[in-house]
Amino acid sequence: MVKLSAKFRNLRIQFKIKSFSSSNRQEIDWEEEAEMQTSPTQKDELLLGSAVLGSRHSEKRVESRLCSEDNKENNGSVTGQSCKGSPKMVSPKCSEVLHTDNRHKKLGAIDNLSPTSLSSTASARGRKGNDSMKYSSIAHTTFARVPSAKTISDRMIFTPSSASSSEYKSLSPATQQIIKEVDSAYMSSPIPTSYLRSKEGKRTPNSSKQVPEAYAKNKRSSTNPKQLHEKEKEALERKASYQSSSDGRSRSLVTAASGVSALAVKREKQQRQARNQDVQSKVGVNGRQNLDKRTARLRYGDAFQADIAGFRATNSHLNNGSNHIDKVSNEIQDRHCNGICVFVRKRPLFDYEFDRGDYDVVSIDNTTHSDFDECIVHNCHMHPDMKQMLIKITRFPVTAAFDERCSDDSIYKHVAGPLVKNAAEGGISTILMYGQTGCGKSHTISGIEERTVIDLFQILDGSSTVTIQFVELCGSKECKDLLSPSLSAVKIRDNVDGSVELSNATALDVSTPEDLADAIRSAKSRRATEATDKNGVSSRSHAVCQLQIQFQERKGILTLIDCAGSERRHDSMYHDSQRQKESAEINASLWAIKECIRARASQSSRIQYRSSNLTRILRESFERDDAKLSFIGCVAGNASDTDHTTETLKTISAIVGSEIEIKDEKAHPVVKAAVQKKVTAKVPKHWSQEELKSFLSKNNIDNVQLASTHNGAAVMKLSVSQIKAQLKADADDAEKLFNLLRTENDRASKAQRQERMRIAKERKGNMTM
Ligand SMILES: Nc1ncnc2c1ncn2[C@@H]1O[C@H](COP(=O)(O)OP(=O)(O)OP(=O)(O)O)[C@@H](O)[C@H]1O
Repeated sequence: MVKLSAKFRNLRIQFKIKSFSSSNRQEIDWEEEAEMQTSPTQKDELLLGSAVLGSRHSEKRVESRLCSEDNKENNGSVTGQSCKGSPKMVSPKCSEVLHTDNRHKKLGAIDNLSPTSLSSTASARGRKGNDSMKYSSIAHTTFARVPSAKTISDRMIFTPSSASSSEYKSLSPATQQIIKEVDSAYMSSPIPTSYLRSKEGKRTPNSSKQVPEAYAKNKRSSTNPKQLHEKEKEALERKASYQSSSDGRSRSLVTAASGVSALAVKREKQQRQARNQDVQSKVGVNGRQNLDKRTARLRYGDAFQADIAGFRATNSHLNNGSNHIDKVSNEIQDRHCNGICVFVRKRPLFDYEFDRGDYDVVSIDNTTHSDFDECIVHNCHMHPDMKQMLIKITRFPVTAAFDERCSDDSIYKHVAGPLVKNAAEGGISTILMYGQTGCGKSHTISGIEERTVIDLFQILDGSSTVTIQFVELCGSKECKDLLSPSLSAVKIRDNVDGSVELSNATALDVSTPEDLADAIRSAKSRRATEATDKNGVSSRSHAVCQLQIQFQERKGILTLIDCAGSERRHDSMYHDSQRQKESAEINASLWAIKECIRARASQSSRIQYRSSNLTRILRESFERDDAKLSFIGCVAGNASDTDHTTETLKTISAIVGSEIEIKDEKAHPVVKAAVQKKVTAKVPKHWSQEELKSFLSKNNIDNVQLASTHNGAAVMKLSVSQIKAQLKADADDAEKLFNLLRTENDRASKAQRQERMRIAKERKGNMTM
């Protein structure tokens, strides 16, 4: 939906854009609004449009200005300017309303996009030609230009303002020309005139009081239903002819005319939306606003955090850092279920996560139950009415859970140590890391490897031989030898005795911890990684490190597997098609493991090992009675990753799920936090006129004249010469003021960042209390 209203004298353009998901074309809960207004003192320069719609990550601001003849530089052109600065020419003709988001074009929200405008707006957006944008980080950019009759969209609501005719006459000829164009566009628009808006933004149907004479006249004539019907027909004809000329497709006018009733339905919908909009604007900050899940979690973070902190305060054993310090090495492993243990390790939140307002929603309970631990997820979400905040608590039972204060030593002691010992004694041990990208899988497995290298040689006596093979599984078919510099292909063979062989893979005999550590290091350096949104060096393959320990007739095997991130399709929208394919294959092999474990637990005679390379390598771990298999599910406790965390925990607790059940509690309402900490530093663009005046006097800039509209935002937009002209400042003062404002802006932005970090850290302190 695009809503546009304009005031003449102070030309104001307003947009409201609702987003659509590009994947399934569903409307998504995301809405933003932008508004621009010219200053009355800037009669010669009309701000014609702007729109900017931010996102979870970034916000872009693009402004369109139409300058009068007085401004020789931009005479008669529309200039787009990105927030980073450099002005951009959009197109020389002022005849369209453009929308940059291709998906809107697909959806038909704005039909008349010209290729020039698309490319120029796309480049303003900095993502030229990339239509596979993720909806959470789209910066919508809409250029409004004086719309002409042929392009004004039937989905657009355009309304002239309440300028009086005397004011109209006092405007410069260039401005009047623009207004005329806008007026004609308005009159030829199929949009009913009842969408006129008063100065206060209220709809004033059939009211001529607040509009110029010309508009009132036109409005009266257009409210005649017959004429309106004719106008609608004309508009459709124009639209059809424009489209056929612009995209080469011929479109029949008859078809267009037959769409009149459809147009009436659309208009009806627009009216309803406008009414809803009015209601929503009255509802205010406490009212309904459609937000996607992650944005809502961050937006209402204070209230959610207060509730979680309250829960933790009454359950002081949560996240208490005890992490089974008091237990002996094998005690945790004795909790196994059919030789399988599932563990959870929660990583600490990073500063950058606190900085963006994220908070901890995962609580670890590793003290209250004697034979299992609980990982508690506080799922913060909004009621569908988007007013009520809710938290749903889900308890995931696992063999043992370790909170963010857990050390690598502790993980080794309770998780890996007993398995290394089992392998050294001739058993089959497997440790598999599972979890979303950036949750700490590689971090945890590295800690385990470091300690294994030392521990293994301490357990073994000199007569044992240790052989290492290190392969990487890419996709469903490929298996590469990481110990060979050429990454040669490896074949996985199933032997008749049930064992699995990595044929062609380099098998390196190592006799010292140093040799083993070197082999692991060089293999890991060859592993495929890539920078993702979440992790600068994200692993894009499963890394399988296999140690074979031969002691006389016995052969123990220790397999350490670092799986690639279990990304969901949603996140795969951030990647190209190759990465999406990879993600699908990664998820398929993890699904295959799950199936094998399920089949094993139900003692099925047919376990589908062959469905993936990973399950083929793990075959012995599933079949042999002396096999020990441990899964470590890594989770990041931050609120924005709640859904990933839930998925990871569901997957791993389902592995032993038949024994202990996941407990879902009923969602409870959240009471808004009484005190919300806010950032106090203010950047100049947010200053009121009073604040601006006090800044001027503090800096001894006394000889400037501020008009009533000159607040921080207005003055920040002025160049040195504009300050000179509009504020009647001398050259030195103008330059001084210009520079001081920018310095102050940098200082305040930095202070804001620091304050945000401090508040986030304080929250972190409260949360872990
Ligand atoms: N428990 C932890 N304590 C401190 N830092 C951690 C912890 N877990 C992870 N990290 C840090 O988080 C970042 C991402 O971790 P890591 O690379 O292990 O993620 P990953 O799950 O292996 O990601 P991917 O699947 O993309 O490879 C690293 O910088 C790592 O040092």
